Amino acid sequence: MLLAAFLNFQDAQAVVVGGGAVAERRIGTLLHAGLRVTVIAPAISPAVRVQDVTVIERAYLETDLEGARLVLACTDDPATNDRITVDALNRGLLVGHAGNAARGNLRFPAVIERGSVQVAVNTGRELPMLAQALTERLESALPDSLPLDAWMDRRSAALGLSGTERETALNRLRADIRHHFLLETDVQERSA
Ligand SMILES: C[C@@]1(CC(=O)O)c2cc3[nH]c(cc4nc(cc5[nH]c(cc(n2)[C@H]1CCC(=O)O)[C@@](C)(CC(=O)O)[C@@H]5CCC(=O)O)C(CC(=O)O)=C4CCC(=O)O)c(CCC(=O)O)c3CC(=O)O
Ligand SMILES: NC(=O)C1=CN([C@@H]2O[C@H](COP(=O)(O)OP(=O)(O)OC[C@H]3O[C@@H](n4cnc5c(N)ncnc54)[C@H](O)[C@@H]3O)[C@@H](O)[C@H]2O)C=CC1
Repeated sequence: MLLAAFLNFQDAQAVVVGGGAVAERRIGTLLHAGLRVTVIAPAISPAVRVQDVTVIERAYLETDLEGARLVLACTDDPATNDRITVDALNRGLLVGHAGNAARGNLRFPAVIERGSVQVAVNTGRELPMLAQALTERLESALPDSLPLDAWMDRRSAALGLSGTERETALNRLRADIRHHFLLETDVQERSA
């Protein structure tokens, strides 16, 4: 099993090697998470160029990894992707290999978002259509709005209490959230 975790990589430096269709999709994901992205490839597509990235138009060199915290090997040459991946692993970096994810230490899930909530699916292998289908199913089960701020306020207030009052308030909140998703709960716990 892989470690399921969400990484705070705001302002971290990413190096994407390859400037084609796969790089384009991954760059969108990286920028959305606040990373700074440098793209290195001899041929960089217009769709990559228009994104907020630094572009270096030439083939990959190992020194390109200096300063990077995350690396994506997205070229169409498997041997180059292998080399980038080994170089990055040797430097202790996070690296994704576009053609053979098992060689790297980073996999990309299918993701749905509602406000600050993210639901990610990884199949543990190369089955992106399954990951997409599962997230679509989850999306249709998510209510349009999640009263996150109200729930946060109630949780903060509950954490400010002590003893049984705190426990009761947390149990009520838990029950109300479960009710929002039509999940079974002890009815007595719910708010009036
Ligand atoms: C291992 C992994 C990569 C990793 O984890 O680093 C991987 C690998 C490969 N994908 C391939 C193909 C495609 N992938 C997509 C799309 C997505 N692929 C994603 C994830 C992953 N893809 C990871 C496994 C996830 C899991 O299973 O849990 C999604 C979910 C997330 C994302 O990319 O950000 C994203 C949905 C985006 C969305 O939701 O919009 C499409 C387009 C489409 O479907 O429309 C195609 C073309 C159609 C097809 O071929 O299926 C190929 C074939 C290469 C070849 O042709 O040789 C390989 C390599 C191989 O299979 O070895
Ligand atoms: N993980 C995924 O979701 C998917 C992965 N793939 C894999 O990703 C690979 C790339 O796919 P595409 O983006 O569609 O290819 P593409 O042909 O659109 O782009 C390839 C890019 O690699 C660059 N490149 C080639 N040699 C290089 C080098 N030595 N140094 C730097 N850049 C170099 C090219 O200049 C070009 O920008 C495929 O070969 C396949 O193995 C393909 C589809 C989906």
